[in-house]
Amino acid sequence: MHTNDIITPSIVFIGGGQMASAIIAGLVGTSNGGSHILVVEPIETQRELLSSRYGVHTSAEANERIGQAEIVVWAIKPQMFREAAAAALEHLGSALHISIAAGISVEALCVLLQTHRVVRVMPNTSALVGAGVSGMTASKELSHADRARVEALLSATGHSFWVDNDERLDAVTAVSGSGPAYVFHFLEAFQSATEALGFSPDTARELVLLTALGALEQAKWGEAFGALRARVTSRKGTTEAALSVLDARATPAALAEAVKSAYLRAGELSLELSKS
Ligand SMILES: NC(=O)C1=CN([C@@H]2O[C@H](COP(=O)(O)OP(=O)(O)OC[C@H]3O[C@@H](n4cnc5c(N)ncnc54)[C@H](OP(=O)(O)O)[C@@H]3O)[C@@H](O)[C@H]2O)C=CC1
Ligand SMILES: O=C(O)[C@@H]1CCC=N1
Repeated sequence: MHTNDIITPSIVFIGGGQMASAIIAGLVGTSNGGSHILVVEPIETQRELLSSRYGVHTSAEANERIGQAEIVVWAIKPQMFREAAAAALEHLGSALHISIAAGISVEALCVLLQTHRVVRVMPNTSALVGAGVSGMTASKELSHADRARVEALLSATGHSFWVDNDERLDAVTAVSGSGPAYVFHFLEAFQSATEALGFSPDTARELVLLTALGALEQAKWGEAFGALRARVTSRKGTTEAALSVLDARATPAALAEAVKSAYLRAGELSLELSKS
């Protein structure tokens, strides 16, 4: 298939990086059936990867081909948003806009995109495997039909839920938006610690992964995390020895500070945009 002969894609992505790729994977799956999607992405290798993997159409820049889109997904860095919106605006019709950019408020989006048909979404990269979680917020003016359209789109990427305002979406950003990285950070450190006990990297990875998957499977049954932890922790046993080190190093406090720091950064991004 030629990827550059499309005129009327129904979904346009502005930005085809990490998060756009994950959402497209959720939408298209492994079917290579993304011919209803056009991705505007300046990096050639990324365009080639997306078109070969998912069958999407691509363009190096916004042009008249985006004009008939029903949905535009803004998947660029917050710092690039103003410039990208200005470049795309002259070509855009009356699309429904979904922004996944961290920290840019619904009000700012309405001004930048000159419409109230705007939804701010905070997804996460687990959309790649259909196991994502997305928070959503929108202006009061958004119709029920548009809300339902966004829900339907995101349902292919995992769970989604509405929050009341931008401040709550900044909080979602700090938890589930950035959250996969916290989990991978822990897994990385756990694998290193396992290798330090003499296991090969492959075995260490497998052991850590199976342990994590087993624990998460157990956690899914609904018992409080603390109760599950307590059931592993025999008095004066090995787990107690390990957890006392984590507590002495203030690991829970460090995590609380880390999540708060992500939340505050989301607010800062918004201020940076308003000053630029
Ligand atoms: N990664 C994640 O886990 C999550 C990210 N987000 C949000 O998603 C957005 C994108 O993040 P992410 O995918 O990680 O970033 P990436 O840098 O991976 O992707 C952004 C892509 O957009 C390209 N780009 C830059 N300017 C334009 C333009 N004017 N038109 C079209 N494309 C452009 C960039 O090219 P170049 O590199 O050349 O600038 C880059 O390839 C951010 O706003 C982020 O806050 C939200 C939730 C989770
Ligand atoms: O790090 C970031 O700013 C983006 C938003 C949430 C995850 N990645």
